[in-house]
Amino acid sequence: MSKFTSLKGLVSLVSGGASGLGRATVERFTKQGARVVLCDLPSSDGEKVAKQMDNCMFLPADITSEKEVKEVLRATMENYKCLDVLVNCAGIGVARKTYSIQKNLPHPLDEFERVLKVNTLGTFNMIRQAVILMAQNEPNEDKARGVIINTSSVAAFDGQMGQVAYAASKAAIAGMTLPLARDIGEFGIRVCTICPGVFDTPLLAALPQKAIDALTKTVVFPQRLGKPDEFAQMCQTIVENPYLNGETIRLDGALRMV
Ligand SMILES: C[C@H](O)CC(=O)SCCNC(=O)CCNC(=O)[C@H](O)C(C)(C)COP(=O)(O)OP(=O)(O)OC[C@H]1O[C@@H](n2cnc3c(N)ncnc32)[C@H](O)[C@@H]1OP(=O)(O)O
Ligand SMILES: NC(=O)c1ccc[n+]([C@@H]2O[C@H](COP(=O)([O-])OP(=O)(O)OC[C@H]3O[C@@H](n4cnc5c(N)ncnc54)[C@H](O)[C@@H]3O)[C@@H](O)[C@H]2O)c1
Repeated sequence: MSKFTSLKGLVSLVSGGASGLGRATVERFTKQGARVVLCDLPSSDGEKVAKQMDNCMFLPADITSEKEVKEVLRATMENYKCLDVLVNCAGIGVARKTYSIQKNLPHPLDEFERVLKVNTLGTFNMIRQAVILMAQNEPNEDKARGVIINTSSVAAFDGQMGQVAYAASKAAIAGMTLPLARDIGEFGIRVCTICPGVFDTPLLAALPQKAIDALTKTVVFPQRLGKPDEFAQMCQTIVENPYLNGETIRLDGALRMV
């Protein structure tokens, strides 16, 4: 069976794999026979989650750290001798308006910076180092060597009030998709980005219940929160379809946030 036509045997690195969409991706990929490196913060449940799955190892790192990501990739090579798939799920949210007149408070700059650093810079840090490993892979008959999947958000296009930092960080990830594909296509590496709508995870659960209910009501169909495995299923589809490249894919039940 040609490599990348199924997840079986593929060495996959999932950032943010200890929770939510990343965890669901680790679960689906390991069940499909992939060998998975779960990367998440040392303070996360990464160790516990990895232990619950077959062919899964936890390698702690802050994705914004060049040094820690380099160590994760070194350990991946030491344990698995290659890297085939990278799924960037790690990310944080923030709810803050540009200016709160009640508190006479402009959006704190360090908060804006932190969101961009984790979501955008962290995603790029994983990619720029993972490409070095993928480029060493033996190509399959289609000359394919690797697949990179990033996680943006519908907020990249329909950002709500209070989402200026988050939307900027996610729009940047969507904006990176095509130039990344152009840059690394010569090595046989494809790049796609998923823009999830509202999914049932701890990150979304941080919103006021009223907000979650209002958002869920605006999902056209199916009118419910997305299931994290539905995100993971999209990741599997991207890996297994060799002609999908440079694309940003909304996965949102036709939600258009107001
Ligand atoms: C996470 C994925 O990437 C997908 C998504 O992006 S899902 C969309 C997530 N949306 C957000 O995070 C919105 C962030 N913004 C906010 O939470 C608020 O605007 C803010 C906290 C920054 C400022 O809110 P503020 O102006 O102080 O008003 P606040 O008192 O919080 O809320 C006003 C009302 O709007 C509601 N509300 C807050 N956020 C809401 C939202 N996202 N959608 C709908 N209603 C919302 C509140 O429940 C409140 O209702 P109430 O007056 O009846 O109690
Ligand atoms: N849940 C949704 O509705 C939704 C919608 C659109 C986009 N997203 C995006 O999907 C991704 C996953 O979100 P989720 O809902 O599963 O959230 P989550 O909070 O359940 O999981 C995020 C994971 O990322 C990890 N993480 C955060 N900062 C990190 C860092 N610096 N280094 C390493 N790991 C780090 C966290 O420890 C956590 O395990 C995020 O990028 C989020 O922005 C989520």
